[in-house]
Amino acid sequence: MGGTFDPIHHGHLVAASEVADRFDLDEVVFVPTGEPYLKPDATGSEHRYLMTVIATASNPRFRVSRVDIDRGGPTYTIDTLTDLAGQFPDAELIFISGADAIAQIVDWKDHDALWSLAHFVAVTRPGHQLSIRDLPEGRVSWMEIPALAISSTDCRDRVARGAPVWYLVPDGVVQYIAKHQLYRRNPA
Ligand SMILES: Nc1ncnc2c1ncn2[C@@H]1O[C@H](COP(=O)(O)OP(=O)(O)OP(=O)(O)O)[C@@H](O)[C@H]1O
Ligand SMILES: O=C(O)c1ccc[n+]([C@@H]2O[C@H](COP(=O)([O-])O)[C@@H](O)[C@H]2O)c1
Repeated sequence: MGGTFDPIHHGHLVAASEVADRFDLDEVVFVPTGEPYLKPDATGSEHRYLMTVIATASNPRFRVSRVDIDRGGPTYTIDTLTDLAGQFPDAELIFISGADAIAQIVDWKDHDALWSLAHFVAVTRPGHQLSIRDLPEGRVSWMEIPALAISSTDCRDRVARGAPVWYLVPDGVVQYIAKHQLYRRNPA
């Protein structure tokens, strides 16, 4: 599951769990972006990585990969999937992300080459209108998940204005955000 996870929240975790169940996956590998070139103001990748580790630690079928962080440079899914295919040569890879992200896939780097590396599962997200363009037949599965109207943007805005994020993100992530004073307007 690829994402910027700034921060990871229960929408991401429910989506991963639902896809794992529907597609009978052995495991879900969360892959935080290193440098998300469309989100240049993202929090540092080590913070996002550690929050993702905290959020997923209790689920034996969830793991977190550093491939996009350790590669350096802008994160492109073509590189993510090439690296993961090298690490898991016998695996059938399924790339999970939000439907809003996957709807833009024809704009992603080397998108023609992506289809041979993985099947794509696009999870729906409440309140987002999609314009889906020119996707090849059968390469993307669209999956509705229980509607959790949570976004990382809203979580960041809440912290910035002093509103709670309890129960929107895992408890350990709430504590990590407080400890490192992330997303505050005027950190001490
Ligand atoms: N509540 C949700 N339900 C379903 N999918 C979601 C939900 N929140 C995020 N996603 C999807 O998960 C993928 C990775 O999420 P990402 O890290 O970009 O979080 P986000 O909440 O979309 O962040 P931001 O608000 O900063 O854009 C995205 O493609 C996004 O569409
Ligand atoms: O490969 C690309 O050009 C590309 C462009 C935009 C997004 N992505 C990937 O889409 C996933 C969701 O990204 P984001 O920033 O919306 O969380 C994440 O894994 C990104 O690396 C990939």
